[in-house]
Amino acid sequence: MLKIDNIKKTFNPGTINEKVALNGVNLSLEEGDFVTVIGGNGAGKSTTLNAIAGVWPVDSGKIYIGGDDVTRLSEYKRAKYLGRVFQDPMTGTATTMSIEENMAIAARRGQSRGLSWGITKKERDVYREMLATLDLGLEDRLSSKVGLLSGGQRQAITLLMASIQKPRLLLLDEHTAALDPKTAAKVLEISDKIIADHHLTAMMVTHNMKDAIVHGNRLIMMHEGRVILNIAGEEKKKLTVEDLLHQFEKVSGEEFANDKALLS
Ligand SMILES: Nc1ncnc2c1ncn2[C@@H]1O[C@H](COP(=O)(O)OP(=O)(O)OP(=O)(O)O)[C@@H](O)[C@H]1O
Repeated sequence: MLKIDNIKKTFNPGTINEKVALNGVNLSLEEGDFVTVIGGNGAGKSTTLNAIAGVWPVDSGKIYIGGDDVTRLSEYKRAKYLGRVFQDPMTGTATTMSIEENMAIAARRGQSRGLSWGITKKERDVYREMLATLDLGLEDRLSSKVGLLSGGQRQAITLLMASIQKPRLLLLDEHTAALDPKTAAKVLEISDKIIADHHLTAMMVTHNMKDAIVHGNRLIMMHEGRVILNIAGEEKKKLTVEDLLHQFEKVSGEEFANDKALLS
């Protein structure tokens, strides 16, 4: 479903701020894989997701989604393959619009039928049913403005919107990091459910090692722009945080450092 072949990216080349962010990243995901991505500060986790989404072109290497070579496609053209959810709950939704308008925009993405057509009863019923699966009581608030909702409620709606068109790949970049622990756990539970219900292939960056172990069927660890650990199946199920720290130190020769991880 996803194949990343030796991608490299250097920011600000030839300047005093030159930074090799991706130094030969390789990764293959099968359809239905849910991989969690961990690593220290500046390891290249977000940069990898941005490379897949085509935020800027990579310097070398290839990216395939569902067998299509998307390496040279613009961010706009790649959007049809992808669902994305970011850390900031403010980014995924239109604050001044209602819940149902936000969902209609997501559902009609790529179609000529804009919002001016209004939302039909049939569509409203579908949105209500989808919202009910979140178990947050939002199915009774279809006409509420999204700006009035809590961060967790907004992230849950953003997840629904990101998956409504069944993307080939769902990219979650620390999407629970700005939430309190209880809400973060609820949004992670919803993420698991949406990924399972829609049979999505997903990548989730997290600074929380426990979450990285508990969620998904695969785990990768990045360091200095490379994938240094790639763990799947039974081996992943048996992992502990201590194992991960130990493995990190063994492969990198350094102590694991992620400011956010230390705080969680
Ligand atoms: N647009 C950019 N311009 C310049 N440098 C960048 C840019 N994006 C990322 N970098 C640099 O590339 C490196 C990798 O950044 P990235 O955001 O991928 O790290 P990360 O693994 O997500 O780390 P963290 O856990 O600290 O968020 C860092 O040194 C970062 O400063």
